[in-house]
Amino acid sequence: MAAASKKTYAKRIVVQAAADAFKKLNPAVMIGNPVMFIVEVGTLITLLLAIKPDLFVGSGTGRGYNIAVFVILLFTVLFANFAEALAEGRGKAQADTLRKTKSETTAKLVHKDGSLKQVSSTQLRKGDIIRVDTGEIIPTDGEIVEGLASIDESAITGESAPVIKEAGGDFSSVTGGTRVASDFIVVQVMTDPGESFLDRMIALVEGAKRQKTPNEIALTTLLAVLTMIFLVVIMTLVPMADYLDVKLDIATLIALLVCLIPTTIGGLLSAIGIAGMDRVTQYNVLAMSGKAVEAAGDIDTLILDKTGTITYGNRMASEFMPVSGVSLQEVTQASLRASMKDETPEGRSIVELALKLGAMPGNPADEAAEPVAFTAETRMSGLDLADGTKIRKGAVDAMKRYVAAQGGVIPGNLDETANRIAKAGGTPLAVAIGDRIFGVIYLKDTVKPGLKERFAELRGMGIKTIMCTGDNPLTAATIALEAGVDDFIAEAKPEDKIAAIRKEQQEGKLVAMTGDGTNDAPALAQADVGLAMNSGTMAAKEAANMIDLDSDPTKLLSVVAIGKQLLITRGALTTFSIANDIAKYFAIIPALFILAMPQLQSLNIMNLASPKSAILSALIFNAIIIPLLIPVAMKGVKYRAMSADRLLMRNVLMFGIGGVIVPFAGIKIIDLVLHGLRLA
Ligand SMILES: Nc1ncnc2c1ncn2[C@@H]1O[C@H](COP(=O)(O)OP(=O)(O)OP(=O)(O)O)[C@@H](O)[C@H]1O
Ligand SMILES: [K+]
Ligand SMILES: [Mg+2]
Repeated sequence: MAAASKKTYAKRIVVQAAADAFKKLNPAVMIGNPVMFIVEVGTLITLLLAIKPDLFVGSGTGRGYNIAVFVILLFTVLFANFAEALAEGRGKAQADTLRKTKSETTAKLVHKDGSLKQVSSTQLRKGDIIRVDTGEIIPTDGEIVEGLASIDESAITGESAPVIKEAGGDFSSVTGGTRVASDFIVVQVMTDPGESFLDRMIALVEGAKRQKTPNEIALTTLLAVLTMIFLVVIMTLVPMADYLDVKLDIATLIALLVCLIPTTIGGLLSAIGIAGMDRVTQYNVLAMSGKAVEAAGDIDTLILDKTGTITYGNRMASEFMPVSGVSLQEVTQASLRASMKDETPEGRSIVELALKLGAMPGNPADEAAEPVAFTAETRMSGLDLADGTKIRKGAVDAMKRYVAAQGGVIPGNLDETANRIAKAGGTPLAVAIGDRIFGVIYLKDTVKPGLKERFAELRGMGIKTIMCTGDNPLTAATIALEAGVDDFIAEAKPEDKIAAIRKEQQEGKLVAMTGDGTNDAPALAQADVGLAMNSGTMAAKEAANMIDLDSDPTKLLSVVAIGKQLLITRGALTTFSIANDIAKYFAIIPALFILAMPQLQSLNIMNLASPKSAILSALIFNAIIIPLLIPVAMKGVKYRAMSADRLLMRNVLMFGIGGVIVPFAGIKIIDLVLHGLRLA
């Protein structure tokens, strides 16, 4: 964005937030924030007193003073509302942009007989089959059932490089609002109108369904209890003051109450949460709940799947290796037959390579055979021929068990051949016809760059990384070393991934999981933080509570930092707010009672001009500290990787002691100004 347009964009958000601050005065909205609700009630009472100073018995002070208290209180509430509206602003603006993407499009519905019919995108339902050609916008979310195309996803990810999507495997889901950049695809619709990814994304960035996190609710309750306690404290002041012959009018009592209740954190609490969620969005991660972001701040263990998460996931056949007694030609032919009807990208890459190397397609018995699809459970795929012959390929351990169960012999150099591939970080697939193993297929994949450094950073934060893969132990070990994870689990089936997560959780740890496959979905749901790759399957994205639009597994690092920052910011501003309130108590009380009780002189270190000036100065300070702290609430307290204890010490010192000193200085300055201007 150009600097000028960025400026007008920021200005628009500020203007909108200012207007929203007034809209939020609605008591039905304010009640959700008990501290500020009490301030609003006080504002209304002082408004009545400003109009009719003798409304209540004992409200004898002048109208000018009542008006002053009313105006300051009104600004206190408005400042708090403004903070929240400002935090919501960027998300609202982003939602508007996304809505433009969502404009109605036409879709080509494919009938059973193969004919096409033009319909509106709003008429599409789950299960419909549609065709999308080059240059067309994909009308809704779905799974590619036929074809391969490059897709421009920039409308959603902001990333302009097109991505390849294809039927079968972990890269088959497409998102409504993205565009087919080349070729064509046939897509099965996966969502009904109003439930699409884009719909959910708009609702998310807009904060339409924002729910308070359990932590936030607990803190809100604590602040409400503190408010009640101070209400009682103030009420008990009245008979004491009476006894000392000090006149405390209603406006002063309200002002005193507002000074003492935790308005600073009460006014900024929701802005802190919203801004945290917004910061996650700035990193191109969609968080489904604030709870997930907070949990990310406390993560102990990160579990990642290998293919598509740590590696790029475009596993391609690169070589066929026969075992002893078999020719290269024979293993190539067997591999082709085993993959003829395998619709996964791996399967198709095997067919392609085998044909290139001269294998012969078109065996009629194979054409008529039953396909046996790959599953993460069996870790095999192949064909069942009409004459009873079974052709299979799959993970070497699974294939060895399969062949042994039929009484077949395991070739002497099978392990050696497979291990050579595994040591290079590749995935070996053994191929068998009946009970005879012909050789091994070498599937190559590449580790994404820069992972080692990022995982080291995670280690620095005390987070353990575990790679969990369906692949064999040797391949897993090689990739684990190359990527720099702390530990790995190999030959893992989907239930093993869940078991790994449960085991960590039972030790009291908070677990994050990143994955992309349908087989990762249950684990993503089980984890405290489930981060799905946007490149992955619909099932994974639905099970997860966060989606990384850039499909970068190390993005979790940024989310962890934001989560920690969110927790620290909330803690720091709570400390600051309560320290402030205590300081204000010692600033105001001596000033109020000094005439009646000269013994208080030793406490009257502030030496404020008058009781009225003390009250007004404290109240003004109380109001303006809210907007002054908006930048801290929005940007967050800077997080540095250091031990939790040291961090806590540092923040208690900074925000606790700072929270006591700042109001003394601030109130004194305001008092001097008010006095200098002869306002009080
Ligand atoms: N099309 C296929 N046909 C036969 N076997 C396959 C096929 N694709 C993969 N396999 C084998 O099954 C194993 C598990 O596959 P999958 O990729 O689903 O595992 P995973 O649990 O998602 O692990 P990861 O994605 O971390 O590698 C692979 O390591 C491979 O040995
Ligand atoms: K206060
Ligand atoms: Mg996988």
